Amino acid sequence: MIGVGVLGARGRMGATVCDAVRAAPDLELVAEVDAGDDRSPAAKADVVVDFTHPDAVMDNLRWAVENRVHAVVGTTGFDDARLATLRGWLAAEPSVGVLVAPNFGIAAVLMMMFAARAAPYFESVEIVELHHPGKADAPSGTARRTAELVAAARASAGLPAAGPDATTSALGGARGARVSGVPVHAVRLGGLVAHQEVLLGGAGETLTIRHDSLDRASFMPGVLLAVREVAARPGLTVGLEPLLDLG
Ligand SMILES: NC(=O)C1=CN([C@@H]2O[C@H](COP(=O)(O)OP(=O)(O)OC[C@H]3O[C@@H](n4cnc5c(N)ncnc54)[C@H](O)[C@@H]3O)[C@@H](O)[C@H]2O)C=CC1
Ligand SMILES: O=C(O)C1=N[C@H](C(=O)O)C[C@H](O)C1
Repeated sequence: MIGVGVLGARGRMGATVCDAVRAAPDLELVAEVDAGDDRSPAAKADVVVDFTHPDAVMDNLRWAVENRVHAVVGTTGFDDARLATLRGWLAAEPSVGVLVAPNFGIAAVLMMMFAARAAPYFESVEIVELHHPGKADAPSGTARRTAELVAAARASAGLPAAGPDATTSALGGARGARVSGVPVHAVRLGGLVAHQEVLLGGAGETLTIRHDSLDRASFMPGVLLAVREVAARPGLTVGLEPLLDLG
């Protein structure tokens, strides 16, 4: 049995993870921690799962590494500086594994992969992410990661990150934000869960790659896979891709 502690246990994702862990025959839910709770019961877990808030996650991870508890992290807000900090903590505790993934949905991982694959074949590319209005951050972690992958694929092909754009914006934000040079637009709308379109365009044709998470159940197979695998991967793993056989 793998003992699992959930940080952010009363949140939208944390509560769903608690249910998924309870339903898994090889996992035992040993701690449910939310804001203001004593975190120490999670020290007896083999793996903690963090779905909290970008402002809380680094403190939780420092605590997990210091207590030699492996961690699976879905919370967003990771940039190169945060990942470097995390690598530093892990260097002091080399047996500990931490996996950080901006999106645990298998179809979302495929969407990012397909977008990067397609990106060098088009003049223009823009990303639109659409989420529920309770989301803490913008743009989404998934959109940031997609933009980075798209920009890297285009750079390898000798292309600029963004396509041509003659527009002069009278209002700031009208053309979205640039992530690694790629325009990214964020929509917050009641009724939505988590969605993204990667729009690609060239001479006389466009390609739209769209992913929809219609229910938070979509993230659970990826989260549980990471929980089962993280102990075998000491150090930092970024993204679910290394755990999947994507050819
Ligand atoms: N990687 C992925 O596949 C996914 C990532 N997310 C990300 O997960 C995070 C959480 O999303 P939601 O569950 O929708 O948010 P939420 O707001 O519903 O839940 C967050 C929970 O964390 C708790 N919390 C805050 N600080 C805490 C702390 N220091 N210790 C313990 N608990 C704490 C809050 O009280 C709340 O209950 C966000 O960053 C979101 O973008 C969300 C869905 C999928
Ligand atoms: O906050 C959410 O809901 C989600 N957050 C992640 C992100 O920012 O990419 C993953 C998914 O989009 C849902």
